[in-house]
Amino acid sequence: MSAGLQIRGVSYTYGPKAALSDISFAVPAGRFCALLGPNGAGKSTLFNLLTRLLVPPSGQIMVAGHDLAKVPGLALAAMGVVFQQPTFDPELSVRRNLLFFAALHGLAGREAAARIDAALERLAMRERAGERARDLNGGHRRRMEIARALIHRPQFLLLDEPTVGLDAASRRSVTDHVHALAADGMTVLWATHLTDEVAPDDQLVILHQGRVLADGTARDIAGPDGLTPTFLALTGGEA
Ligand SMILES: Nc1ncnc2c1ncn2[C@@H]1O[C@H](COP(=O)(O)OP(=O)(O)OP(=O)(O)O)[C@@H](O)[C@H]1O
Repeated sequence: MSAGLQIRGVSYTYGPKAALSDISFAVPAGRFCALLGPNGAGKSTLFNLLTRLLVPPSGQIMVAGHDLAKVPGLALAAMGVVFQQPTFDPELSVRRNLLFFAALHGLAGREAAARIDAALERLAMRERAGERARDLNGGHRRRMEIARALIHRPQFLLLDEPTVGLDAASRRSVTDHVHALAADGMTVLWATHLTDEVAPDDQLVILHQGRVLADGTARDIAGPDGLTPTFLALTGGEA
C-alpha cells in the first residue's frame, strides 16, 4: 500500500460546466506539493472532493493508502484540513479552540493537552495558548488553525489558499512553517494562486480550467524564465 496522495482520472461537473476534467497526479509521502492555479482553475472543487464534501462520479482518490470512496473514515482520519475561510471561535482562547477540536476526535484530559502542546510547539504558537483567538493577528490565527489540524496526527495536510488576506511577513512565516512540517515527514497539498509561495524544490502541479498543465519539481517547470512568467504563459494570465 503506498502512502501519500494519489488522484487518478478524477472529473467533476456542475451541471453542464466541467470544473475538473480527468485529473491525475500523485504526491509522495513527506512531499510539499503546491497546487497552483488561477481563479476558477478547479482548486476548491478538488479540495471539496478530497474532503468528501463532493463525491466524484469517476476516478479514484487514495489518501495515505486508503481509498476515499471505499473506506472514507480511514482516509479522512489520515487527513488534516485548513479551509480557506477561518473556522474557529474568536471568543475562545487558542487552547480552548484546540480542546474543542480534540474532543471532536474523542481526545480529552492529559492526552489532549499533550497533543495540543506538541501541535502548538510545531507552529511556534505555544506561548500564545492562553490568548483569545480574536486578539491574534492574521498570521497567528492561521498558525493556530494549522496546529489544530495536526492534533489527530494526520499523515496528509490539505490547505486551501491558507495565506489569503495575510501581510507579506505573515505569509512567509505560514509558508515556512508548513514547509518545515513537510521536511519532518508530512505530506502536504497547498493550493495557491501565488507563485512566490512555491519553493524551487517543491513538487508543483499547475491546474488551469480543470486540467493539469504541469506536474514536476518547481525548479524544472520554472526553467530559465522563472516561475511567474512560465505560469502566466501556461495559463494565459496577466501580470
Ligand atoms: N457550485 C458551483 N456551481 C457551478 N459552477 C461552479 C460551482 N463551484 C465552482 N464552479 C465553477 O467551477 C470552476 C472551478 O471552480 P473552483 O472554485 O473549483 O476554482 P478555484 O481554482 O478554487 O478558484 P478560486 O481561486 O476562485 O476559488 C469555475 O469555473 C467555477 O465557476
